[in-house]
Amino acid sequence: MDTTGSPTVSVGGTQTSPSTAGLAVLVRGLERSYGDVKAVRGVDLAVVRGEVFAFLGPNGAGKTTTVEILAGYRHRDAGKVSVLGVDPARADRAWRARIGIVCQETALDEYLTVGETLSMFARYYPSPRPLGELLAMCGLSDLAKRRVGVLSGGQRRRLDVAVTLVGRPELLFLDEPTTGFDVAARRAAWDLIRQLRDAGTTIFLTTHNLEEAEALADRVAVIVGGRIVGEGKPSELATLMGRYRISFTIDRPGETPPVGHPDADGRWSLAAEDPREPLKCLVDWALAAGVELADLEVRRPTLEEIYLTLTGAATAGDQRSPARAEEHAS
Ligand SMILES: Nc1ncnc2c1ncn2[C@@H]1O[C@H](COP(=O)(O)OP(=O)(O)OP(=O)(O)O)[C@@H](O)[C@H]1O
Repeated sequence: MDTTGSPTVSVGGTQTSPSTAGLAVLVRGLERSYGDVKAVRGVDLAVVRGEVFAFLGPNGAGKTTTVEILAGYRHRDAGKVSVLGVDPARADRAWRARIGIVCQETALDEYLTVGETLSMFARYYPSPRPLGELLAMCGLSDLAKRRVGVLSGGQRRRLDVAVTLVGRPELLFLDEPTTGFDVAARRAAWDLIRQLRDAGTTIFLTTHNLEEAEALADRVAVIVGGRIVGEGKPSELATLMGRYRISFTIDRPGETPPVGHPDADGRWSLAAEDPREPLKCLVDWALAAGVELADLEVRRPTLEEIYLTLTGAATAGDQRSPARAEEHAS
């Protein structure tokens, strides 16, 4: 844990100055305000080419603002940004063709069919993916002749992803890609994301679904109130909370075990770098006192527990400012 007073915890080594070679995204000291609202306050990020990078944070934390700056849709107030070696503020059409972005809402012509929509987008790119391949990748083969306006929410989302993949992007920004998906569609989307990653696509994934981040991400960064509060591999982030969680119940409520803290349900728990010493202490005590340790569990913290620790009270409230003026840089 960082003891210097800075809230940022880096276990992935990207807080030092990495060379830009091999990086799809490098951000240093990024800032952006909307009037009095400081949405992004000195964000540093590095995304390695070919990885799935998950960007996590509560509502209003600054995720969309950051992604829109990286994708060249919003200007910044301060900081350095390099995306595929180019400053998005000075990006041209050739650079845009190398980037894909799937937002929470996309505007498509409701009267076109799925196939017509994808064929239309294909005309914008020098080397588009063949229609059949694209439909199969996104689970849309049976829906090619269906009109966009009658697609279900999950089907529409798959079409949004397909539209972004037409141009074979090197870097794909996915904002909440599986919102509204049923379990089967979510698994298929995860397979697609892994397939794209295996083919060399860098994926910048914004999600509230921690199971999704845990299943897919090579590294995660957690943003709260416009600042990065933790980043690293999901397994490395576990060190923030002690590498292991030990929890148990005791059959005699009046007794106090030598280690752990009780929670509201009467379950005792503690975090430990090395569980052997506290376990020995606990078992010795239980044997001497004749207390039974029920449900004794030793495990690594889940990403959800790490996330809740990092975001703290911020997860309890939506920090979104009430007046959200429509503002786009380009
Ligand atoms: N166009 C805007 N005008 C004014 N304030 C804005 C604007 N866009 C964002 N904000 C504010 O900036 C802060 C960060 O918003 P942002 O949309 O980047 O967060 P987020 O992490 O993507 O949130 P969510 O998970 O809810 O989508 C919030 O307080 C939000 O209200």
